[in-house]
Formats: sequence, structure tokens, C-alpha cells
Amino acid sequence: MSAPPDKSFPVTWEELHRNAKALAWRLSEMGPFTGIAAVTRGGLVPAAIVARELDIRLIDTVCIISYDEFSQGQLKVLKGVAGDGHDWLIVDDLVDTGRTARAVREMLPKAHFATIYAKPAGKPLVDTYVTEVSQDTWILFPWDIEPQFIQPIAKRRNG
Ligand SMILES: O=P(O)(O)OC[C@H]1O[C@H](OP(=O)(O)OP(=O)(O)O)[C@H](O)[C@@H]1O
Ligand SMILES: O=c1[nH]c(=O)c2nc[nH]c2[nH]1
Ligand SMILES: [Mg+2]
Repeated sequence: MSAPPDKSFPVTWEELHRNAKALAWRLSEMGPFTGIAAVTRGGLVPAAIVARELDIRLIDTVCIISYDEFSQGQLKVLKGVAGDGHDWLIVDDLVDTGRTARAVREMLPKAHFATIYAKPAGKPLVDTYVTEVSQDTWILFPWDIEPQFIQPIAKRRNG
């Protein structure tokens, strides 16, 4: 198991819900969208929230493996979506290096690509996002974490 980057950005379920709704508000001024392609697995929860807000019932998945915990591995596409993405919305939780977004965009070039979080390297690949996070920060999603004791910052600094 590789270690997480030093800087982390933990996200609670409430924050995620709020930010996914903020994304839906922005997207509600665009479209309308025929359906949503959720990029698994991280895009599944945001896609469910956006689908509920925009009353979209047609949901498909683009299934991609890119990271093994914190390290980027070989990109593997397990499943795509038919068509060129015209009038479709792609939803993922975040763009980091942009490698996943690039691969999905090649599959569905006409779709609108939306994420909740964007790091600078991936930002140009996204049409709509809510929050920018610095490149050296790891976003910790609520499904990947649980509450536990953590050292005060001063003690962490002194080794
Ligand atoms: O911009 P990139 O550097 O390509 O990184 C972004 C992608 O990495 C994560 O997926 P991951 O491969 O970890 O799979 P998961 O969604 O199943 O957690 C995240 O959900 C994005 O899909
Ligand atoms: O949970 C995650 N947090 C991140 O910051 C990230 N970047 C790529 N893949 C990621 N997964
Ligand atoms: Mg993902």
C-alpha cells in the first residue's frame, strides 16, 4: 500500500451532498441532458445526486480503473457507453491529472463533462466543476474514510 500525499482534503457526506447540489444548480442552466454517464466508481454518488436534482432517469456507466489507492496505475477501460455523447452529461467526482477525463472524452466527445472537484492539471478537461483543490492535495471522500485520532499539527511537524 502506498502512502497518501501529505496534504489531504477530507470531505464529509454533508459537504459532498451540498457540493453535488451546487454542481446540479450550475448544470440546470445548461442542457437539457438526455442521460448521465457516471464514471465509476467515484462518479456514482455525485451522479445519483445530480440525476435526482435534474430529474434525469437514464443513467449509464463508464467503468474505468486508474488508481490503486494513491498511485496511478495503467488505465483500464472495463466498459464504455454507446454513441458520441450528444446531449449527455458525464459525471465524475474529480479530475486530478486529467488522464481519466481524457479517455472518457475520447469515448464521448460531444458530452458535457462535469465534476465536483478539479485540480489544476485536469481543470482544462472539465466543462463544469464546483471546487478547485491544489495539485499536491489528496481529496478524501466519505466512502474512503472513518473518524479516528489524529496528531496535532505541531506534533506532526516535529516528527
Ligand atoms: O484525473 P486523473 O488523474 O485520471 O484522476 C481522476 C480519477 O481518479 C479517480 O478514480 P479511480 O481510478 O481512483 O477509481 P474509483 O473512481 O473507482 O475510485 C477519480 O474518481 C477519477 O475518476
Ligand atoms: O480519492 C481520491 N482523491 C484524489 O485526490 C484523487 N486523485 C486521483 N484519484 C483520486 N482519488
Ligand atoms: Mg474514478
